[in-house]
Amino acid sequence: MARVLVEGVEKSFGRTRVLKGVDLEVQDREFLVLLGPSGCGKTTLLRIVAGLEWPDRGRVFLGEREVTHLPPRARGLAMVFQNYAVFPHLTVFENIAFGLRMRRLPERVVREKVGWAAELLRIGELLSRYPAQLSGGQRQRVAVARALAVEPEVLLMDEPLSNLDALLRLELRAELKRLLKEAGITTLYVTHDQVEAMGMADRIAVMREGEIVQCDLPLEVYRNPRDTFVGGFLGNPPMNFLRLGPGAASTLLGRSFSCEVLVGVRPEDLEVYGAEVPGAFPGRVLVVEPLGPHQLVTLEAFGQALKATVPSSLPLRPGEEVWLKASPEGVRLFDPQTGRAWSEVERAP
Ligand SMILES: Nc1ncnc2c1ncn2[C@@H]1O[C@H](COP(=O)(O)OP(=O)(O)OP(=O)(O)O)[C@@H](O)[C@H]1O
Repeated sequence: MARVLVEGVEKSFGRTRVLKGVDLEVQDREFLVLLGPSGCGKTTLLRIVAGLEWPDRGRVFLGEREVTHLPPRARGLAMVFQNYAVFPHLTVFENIAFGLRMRRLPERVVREKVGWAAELLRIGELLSRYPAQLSGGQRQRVAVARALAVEPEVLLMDEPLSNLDALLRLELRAELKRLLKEAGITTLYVTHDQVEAMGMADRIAVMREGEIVQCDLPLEVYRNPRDTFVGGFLGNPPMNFLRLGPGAASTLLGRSFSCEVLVGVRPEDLEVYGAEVPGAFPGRVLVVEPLGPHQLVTLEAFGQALKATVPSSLPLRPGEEVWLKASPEGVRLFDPQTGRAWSEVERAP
């Protein structure tokens, strides 16, 4: 069984506490994405799992085996990093064969495994080329094929698509998802790209300042963010947050409140009307950005700016008055002081 278990891992560099007690489990064959803003400690955590760095406190397990202080080679995992280091003086074949040759496998086995990995990544025709004769995306595939050829039980990937252009990222994203599932590899994948995370992950662990804030199914993290940080980090554009007094909150949510609340509503959960409808509140259009099937509209309501995605069929112009409704199942409430979500049990006062 190839699960990865991280228990109470802490790490400081000098006086900077980079990891503040991280617990994380990547289940057997799971694709877990570690998502968070730049500098939150994602790479450090990955390097600790890889054995390139040791934690100050805490333990790391691969399967049932504790590996906290084992060198990288003894861990039996493979890694793909951002700068897809392929060896320029080796052909694609030899690049993919690298790890296999290190293990002194017979030539027949090397050929077989290189063929399998190249097939999986659809680079079978490129085996005799050198990296300089490849596109960025092809080179990246070589790096992934090299990692897969050794048939690791666990694969660690650190922003492997970040050097590629948008179209290629999109294509490789789907391919990686497919082939890692096909090969049944347990994957810990680091990114700060929330679209990549949503699209690829079985589960997402959202990290902030050295801590994991929420680890859940992608849609659960999206629909039910544990706090305003997660709601504001996931989604493009992110969740709107409206700070409302008891009166406005009662109008918007249709029940009475006795104190200020922080209302989170995603742009697609705001309904925008060109004419007054019962139960809607007034707003004013500030900016309209046509995006094809829908338009992204920046509005002002309750004295605050918010964004809504509106079907292109509704003509809207800046300055226009509109009426807004928030679908009740799309509304989340947060504590205005702490930013933490109010659960259904401890309903807002
Ligand atoms: N070897 C090191 N020595 C000192 N500080 C370090 C070292 N490695 C990382 N850091 C610091 O630790 C913090 C976390 O870095 P890390 O690379 O883990 O973040 P990250 O979330 O992967 O960021 P990014 O998305 O930008 O790669 C940063 O403030 C970084 O400057």
